[in-house]
Amino acid sequence: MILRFTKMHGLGNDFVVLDGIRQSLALTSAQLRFLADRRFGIGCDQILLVERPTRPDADFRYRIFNADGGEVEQCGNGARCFVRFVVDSGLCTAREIVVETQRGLIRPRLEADGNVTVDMGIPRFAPAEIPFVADADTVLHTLAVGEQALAISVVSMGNPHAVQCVDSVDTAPVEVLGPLIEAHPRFPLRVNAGFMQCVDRHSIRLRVYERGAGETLACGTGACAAVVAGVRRGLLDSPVRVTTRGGDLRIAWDGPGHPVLMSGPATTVFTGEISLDH
Ligand SMILES: N[C@H](CCC[C@H](N)C(=O)O)C(=O)O
Repeated sequence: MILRFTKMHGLGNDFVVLDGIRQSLALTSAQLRFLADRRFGIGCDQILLVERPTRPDADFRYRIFNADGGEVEQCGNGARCFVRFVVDSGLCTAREIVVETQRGLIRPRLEADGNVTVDMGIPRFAPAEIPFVADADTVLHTLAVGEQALAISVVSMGNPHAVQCVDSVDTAPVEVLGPLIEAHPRFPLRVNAGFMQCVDRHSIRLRVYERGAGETLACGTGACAAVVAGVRRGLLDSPVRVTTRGGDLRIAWDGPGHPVLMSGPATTVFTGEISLDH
C-alpha cells in the first residue's frame, strides 16, 4: 500500500498528516510507530488523521496518534496544522472550521497573516476529568516522585497535563522527572509533564515532556495548561506569551468556564509517499 502524507510542524512539534478522506486508511499501531520512527520511517512526534465528521455540527474529525502508536484526545500544535492542511489541500474553502476531537469540538481559524488561532475549549480540573487520583480539585497537589514531593497543578485540555513551576527551564531536570511523572501511578492514562518558568505576569518559558512522545520542541495543549495553571495560582494574567524551545505561542484565558484561545504558526515542510508493504 502506498500512503500519501504531508510533513508539518507547529514550532518544531512535528507531524505526519494523513488525508483519511481521499484515501481510506486503517493503520495498525505498528504501522503508526513505523511512520513516526525517525530512522526507519518518516519521523514525527504525532500522526494527525483527517477524517469526515461523525456528528452534524462538525466539518471534520481530527484523530491524533502519539509516536508510540497510542491514540490521544487532543493536540494543540496539530490543530493549527490541521486547518492549514485542509485549506491548502482544497478539502475546504472556509478559513474557520469546527473540528471534532475525542473530547469535544475545537475551532481553528486561519488568520490573514498566516498564523492560526484555535478555541481549544474549556479546561477541566476535577480529578476524574484529568484523570488523576486525588480526593478533590485543588490548585496544587503534592506528587511523590522518588524522594521528592513535587507541587503540581493538573489540567485537562482534553488531554491530561501535570504542570510545575521551576526556577529555570534551562536547568530543570526534564529528562529525569519527565518520564517519572508521565508514568506516575496516580495518572491512570499517563500524563504530559510541563515545566514552567514564570518570567513576568504576562510571559513564561515552558518545556514539556509529552506523554507517548518524550520532550518536544513545543506543546500547544501544554502551553494552554501551563497558562491556566499559572492564572489559577495567581502567578499570571491573560494573555500570556509562552516561549518554548521551538518559538512563541500566545495564550488567552478569561477564567473558569471560558475557553482557552491559542495563537501561533503552522508550517508545511514537504509532501511525500511511503510504502507500508514491509
Ligand atoms: N502527547 C500529547 C498529545 C500531543 C500534544 C501536543 N503535541 C500539543 O501540541 O498539544 C498527549 O499524549 O496528550
